[in-house]
Amino acid sequence: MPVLRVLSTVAKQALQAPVCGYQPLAVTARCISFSPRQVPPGSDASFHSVSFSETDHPKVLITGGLGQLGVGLAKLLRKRFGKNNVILSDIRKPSSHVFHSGPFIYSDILDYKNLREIVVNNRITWLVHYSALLSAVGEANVSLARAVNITGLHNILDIAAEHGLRLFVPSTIGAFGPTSPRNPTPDLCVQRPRTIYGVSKVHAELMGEYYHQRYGLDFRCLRYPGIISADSQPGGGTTDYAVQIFHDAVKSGKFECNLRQDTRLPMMYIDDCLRATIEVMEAPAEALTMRTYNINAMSFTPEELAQEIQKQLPDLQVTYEVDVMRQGIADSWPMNFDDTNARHDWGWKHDYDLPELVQTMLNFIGSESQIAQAT
Ligand SMILES: NC(=O)c1ccc[n+]([C@@H]2O[C@H](COP(=O)([O-])OP(=O)(O)OC[C@H]3O[C@@H](n4cnc5c(N)ncnc54)[C@H](O)[C@@H]3O)[C@@H](O)[C@H]2O)c1
Ligand SMILES: C[C@@H](O)[C@H](N)C(=O)O
Repeated sequence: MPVLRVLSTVAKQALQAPVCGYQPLAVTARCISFSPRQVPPGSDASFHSVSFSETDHPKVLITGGLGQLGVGLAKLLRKRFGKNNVILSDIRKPSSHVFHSGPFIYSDILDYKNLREIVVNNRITWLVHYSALLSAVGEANVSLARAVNITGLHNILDIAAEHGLRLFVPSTIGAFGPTSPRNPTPDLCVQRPRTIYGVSKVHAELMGEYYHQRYGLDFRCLRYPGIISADSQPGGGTTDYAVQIFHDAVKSGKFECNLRQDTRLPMMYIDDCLRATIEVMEAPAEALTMRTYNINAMSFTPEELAQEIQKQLPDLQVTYEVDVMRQGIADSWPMNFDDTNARHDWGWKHDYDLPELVQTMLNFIGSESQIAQAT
């Protein structure tokens, strides 16, 4: 076969074959662009050539920003770096309040070309990757969780490496499993989670660390405990009960818990979680002896949480109707989280223990419900 025909056949096959991504169109663009897979050994340092300059304000993109955590993080980052320097993105439609409080953009993390366009057009320097399916919804839709949490992460890693971004990806207590030490769970130990969520998060930790040592990607990762917030709803996790109990306690004085009363899990108030995220993103690289850290604040059982709430709302009645799937997940997760390394390396310190958490949640939800009743 003439050389030209051979080349054109090979090129056609290469363009048709879904060898390195989720969607053929994205794959085509990605394979012929500058990609970590095409960087020859020894040329890693070039990734730093376009990296974030410490003297500039970062230009931040948050993926999956309309979930429990993204809007709060955007608010803090906008205070720090300016409203227009922080872009929220998601595949859902924002509320009018979110839409008018700063830049919002549609972004599906499975669409590589769209992601790249956003990063390039907005000169993004920091990427906070919040898109994910959480533990309970992930088990209910494994193939979607695999696509979003694993294929989506590959797009994010490649974009971040290609454009010299500082990348934050949260991991979770769910990245551990029944064979991990559970009380306490250190940073480095056996990780054999039994959920697609946990498997995808271990994958994210390892891939991020690999891209860091292989390509110089500035990857930073915190393993969050269950996060408790008053003004945003959790997105389908095992720790959701610890948010719902406050709303039901204020609204009806009754709560049906889907975990057993003695299920101990690490938890954190959202303000601590978001502050930790900004602190680790701002930490000097030399301070980070690892790229994935446990962070912790408190650990409690549903019974202990209910007792603390009953100090303020003594009539609260809690019943237990155990959800077998969620209970199985919770029983395989850490009971206490050891975050010694985060405290030592970059000065992590939580502000909220259980009593402050309960007081803050009840104040917030109580005042919201008074406003709702008055209007
Ligand atoms: N909330 C917690 O308790 C907790 C604890 C540990 C770790 N984390 C991690 O923090 C991150 C944020 O958590 P959260 O509670 O805000 O999650 P969430 O479930 O509330 O929100 C996730 C968001 O991702 C979006 N999303 C789904 N598919 C997408 C796609 N294809 N493209 C773009 N966006 C998509 C959803 O629309 C949703 O708004 C997640 O990675 C989660 O694993 C959360
Ligand atoms: C713990 C965390 O990752 C999430 N809240 C979940 O329960 O799935």
